Amino acid sequence: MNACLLNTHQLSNSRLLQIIVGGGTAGLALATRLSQELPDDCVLVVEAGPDGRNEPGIYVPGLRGTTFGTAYDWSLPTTAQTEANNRTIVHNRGRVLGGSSALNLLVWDRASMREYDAWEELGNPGWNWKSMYPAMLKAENFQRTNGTAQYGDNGVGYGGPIQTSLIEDPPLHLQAGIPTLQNLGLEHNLTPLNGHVLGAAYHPATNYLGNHTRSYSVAFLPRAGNNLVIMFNTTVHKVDLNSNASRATGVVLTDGRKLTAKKEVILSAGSLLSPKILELSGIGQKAVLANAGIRQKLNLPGVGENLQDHLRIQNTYELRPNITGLDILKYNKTRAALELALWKQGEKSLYQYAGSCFGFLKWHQTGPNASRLLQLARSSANTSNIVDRMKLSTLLDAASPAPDLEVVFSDGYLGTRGYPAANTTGYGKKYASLIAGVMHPFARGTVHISSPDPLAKPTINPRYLAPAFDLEATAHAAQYLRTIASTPPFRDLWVSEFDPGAATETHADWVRYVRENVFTFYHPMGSCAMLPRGEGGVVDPQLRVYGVGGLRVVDASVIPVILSAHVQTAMIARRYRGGGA
Ligand SMILES: Cc1cc2nc3c(=O)[nH]c(=O)nc-3n(C[C@H](O)[C@H](O)[C@H](O)COP(=O)(O)OP(=O)(O)OC[C@H]3O[C@@H](n4cnc5c(N)ncnc54)[C@H](O)[C@@H]3O)c2cc1C
Repeated sequence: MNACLLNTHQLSNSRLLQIIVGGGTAGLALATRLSQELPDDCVLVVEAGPDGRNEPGIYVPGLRGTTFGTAYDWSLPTTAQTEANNRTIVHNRGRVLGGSSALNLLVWDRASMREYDAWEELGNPGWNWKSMYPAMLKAENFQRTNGTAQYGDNGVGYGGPIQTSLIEDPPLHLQAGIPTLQNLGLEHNLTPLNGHVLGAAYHPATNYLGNHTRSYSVAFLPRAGNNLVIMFNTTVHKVDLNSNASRATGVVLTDGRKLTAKKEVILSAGSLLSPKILELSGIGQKAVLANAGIRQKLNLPGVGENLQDHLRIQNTYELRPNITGLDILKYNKTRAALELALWKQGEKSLYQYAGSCFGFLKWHQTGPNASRLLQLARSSANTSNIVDRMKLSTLLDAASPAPDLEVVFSDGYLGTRGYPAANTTGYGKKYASLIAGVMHPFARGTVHISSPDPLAKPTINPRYLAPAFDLEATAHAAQYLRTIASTPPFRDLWVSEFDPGAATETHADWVRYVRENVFTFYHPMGSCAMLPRGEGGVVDPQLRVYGVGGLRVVDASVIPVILSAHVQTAMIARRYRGGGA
């Protein structure tokens, strides 16, 4: 990577024009683009975490998840979630170059075209499928293979920095996904990334096939000019504002140093941390700031509101003993060492990424009981809110291509209890997990500061399961997972249901199971929404913070209404739209 070799003193006094706060998924894509388009500007990325490019837990796809709870992870807990048995749910978030794209589970997909068009309908001219689709295609390089999993003719891009591929040798329990869903009436969709998501399909993973390594947003950096500088292990405390708070002039670091940006400060600290920086800077709701001991400089009530996330629930199935599954790496150390050695030699190995098989469907495809969910949606939506109205109209439109439910066929035990401990009955066995994601829950939560301390974690309340629809939809989804599991050919591959287990039968049982096991899908978004200011917006359609010059937000927090997709594709793509910063 080229980079201008200025020290901090020189930076603050010379050509430093743009400061990007957070070298994560969106941050690195944008920094690279700015450095290319503005060769005379110096672009500085300030990243709280380390470089991390030599960390096997990041670059070996089969070691994904091993970085959770380590120094590479912000590990941000929610408040006790009342409707989820007062459980606290920890949000893993990348604290390393590449941000959450360095920690995530490598899924590369898109939502339906309808959902990007909704951004424009919500008051953001130019933000629609027509502009987003080519932008997303440009970010990727699809590596076509002739494996069992196949992809059709359109919906994927070539020549971009992010390397994507389908799983090369799906295990039997993933191969069973498509015919099982077909037996339940879904179509096999060979081009699920072209805006028509519904159906059963393999989706690509961000996996470079040359050496089977994770491809993530650091892949942009070799394309950057030598005017891009990255400061690692450096945390931004707040945005420095001029005397009447009408313009951002730079940033203040947690060690007290100040960096001046001659053009702009751009926040890309992620949905759970960008609101914190705004609030520490005095931008936000009066009561929130007062409670935290911060003097309000700009009243912007939308900061930290409108937080949305997918609801995740999973059932797990003990596989027949003859089936190869990833769990063997957890209990058989010899086999794990052997497989890692094979990976290092570039040979076929379980540490290559084992991607997943997906189903995206409408509620009415999950059986007659689903109609009651639509009734509940009507009563759960707050129709005075623009985002809820958009969700409700999408949900009630049976002809809309926007999916309501995602189903993932995954290899390995992925339940909330964690892989069974040694000396328990479940230990030494292999599992398949069926994961369901409720795509458009009505919960809109909050993420705010509670303290002036820049090192304190924000207070996160996603309000999981609070709206009646969200609870019923998740319980319905878990029950539908059992229907899927009981359908051949998947049914022929397992010996028993481990979670929740056969004792879970009645509606009340399923609700209990959901309260105890609902989890984040790791997709928080919307907390600095791109919406009209009067509707709770924080940024305008150019991603400029309302009321302050020279300050933008560009991460997942600006997405106004939750997409039915894993988020990284949209984060990276936006940076390619015309008329950027
Ligand atoms: C465990 C997990 C699994 C996921 N799986 C998938 C998946 O398979 N597919 C998918 O599409 N999406 C997935 N996601 C979601 C997706 O990865 C994220 O939504 C996306 O990467 C968010 O990008 P971002 O730019 O908004 O934030 P991030 O990528 O999180 O970047 C924020 C950056 O800002 C830095 N930062 C924060 N505060 C400061 C500060 N004060 N000073 C300096 N730097 C700061 C952070 O360290 C970080 O590098 C997953 C996420 C997680 C956590």
